[in-house]
Amino acid sequence: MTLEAIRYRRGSLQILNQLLLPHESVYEEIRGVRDGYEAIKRMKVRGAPAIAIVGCLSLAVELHAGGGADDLVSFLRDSLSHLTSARPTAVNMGRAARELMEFAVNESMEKSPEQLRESVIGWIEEMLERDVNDNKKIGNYGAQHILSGVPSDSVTILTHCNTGSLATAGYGTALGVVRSLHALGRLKRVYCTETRPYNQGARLTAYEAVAEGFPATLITDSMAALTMREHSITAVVVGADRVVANGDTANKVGTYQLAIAAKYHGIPFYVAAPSTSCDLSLESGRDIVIEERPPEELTSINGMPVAAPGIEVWNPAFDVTPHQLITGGIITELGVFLPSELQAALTGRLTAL
Ligand SMILES: CSC[C@@H](O)[C@@H](O)C(=O)COP(=O)(O)O
Repeated sequence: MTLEAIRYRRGSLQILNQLLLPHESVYEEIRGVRDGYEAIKRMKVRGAPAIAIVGCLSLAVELHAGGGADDLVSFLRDSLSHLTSARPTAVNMGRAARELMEFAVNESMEKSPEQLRESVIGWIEEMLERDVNDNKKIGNYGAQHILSGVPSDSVTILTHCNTGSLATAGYGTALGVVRSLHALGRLKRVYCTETRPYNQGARLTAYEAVAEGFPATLITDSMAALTMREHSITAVVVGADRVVANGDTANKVGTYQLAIAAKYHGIPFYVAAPSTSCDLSLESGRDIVIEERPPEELTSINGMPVAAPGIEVWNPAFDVTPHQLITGGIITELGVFLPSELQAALTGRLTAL
């Protein structure tokens, strides 16, 4: 069984409000681009692939209801640019927007507005299926790669943030690798960090792990180095919001320190991400825009104040792990690559951003 974060049928989109998890499972109706933007901005839905999928599906729903009747192409352009602005670090929404616009502009040359509307909706609907298939390939490649490097029957993984069914159309990326290892009967245990300040690990990964029956242990972020020393971690596997040409990777804040600790302990560090999370237009991680989020995410938990009133706060949502620390490889639906191999492996397969 996998959790269903996105429920879609033509004309109707519901998302599981992840702000309420793990205590309440409430599906909310997304009626169009405005709702889609709000859900992404407020992190009711989050995770790089899910952001793009829900953003585009919110557009599909509005198109189905007749949106953009005056000028469909302008409506698409404005809607996609609005959706892309909701969260800047993950590249997936921006990439989907660009590819969809290219498709729409080409189609508009030969098709009537009604035919164009249908084909754009169809293009968006394919994203759902593609994402699940790509994640299964990532899971499989990642599991095989990790297992090939060890003599033992079963492996222990440490992961960060939430990269599972809730962060994608289904299956997951880094947690998809864990899922594949579990399916093979080769997962001894997965350690998941709580992932302050937003607690995606404690709220979401732990929830998925319990629901799926993975042998799993929750730790605080500050226990990661100790866990590596004490619990024979085979590999660290994390997701990505943007992997650039040299392999530098933006992911949930805290990833960088995990990579440093993994290097110190001689533990392979993997990034698992679909090629749609790669951005070859940027040469190094220094060029990635890092989203900063409201101070309240640090000073309170679920609305409950936990910090001294008046303290100043810095709350970057992501950090960049330098490619030198990604020692295991970058696991994509096309295979596992060292950071130095990524650009050549993806050139010609990705549309330019
Ligand atoms: C498959 S999800 C990959 C990344 O998006 C994930 O690791 C992450 O950083 C999510 O951050 P979030 O702020 O919860 O959207």
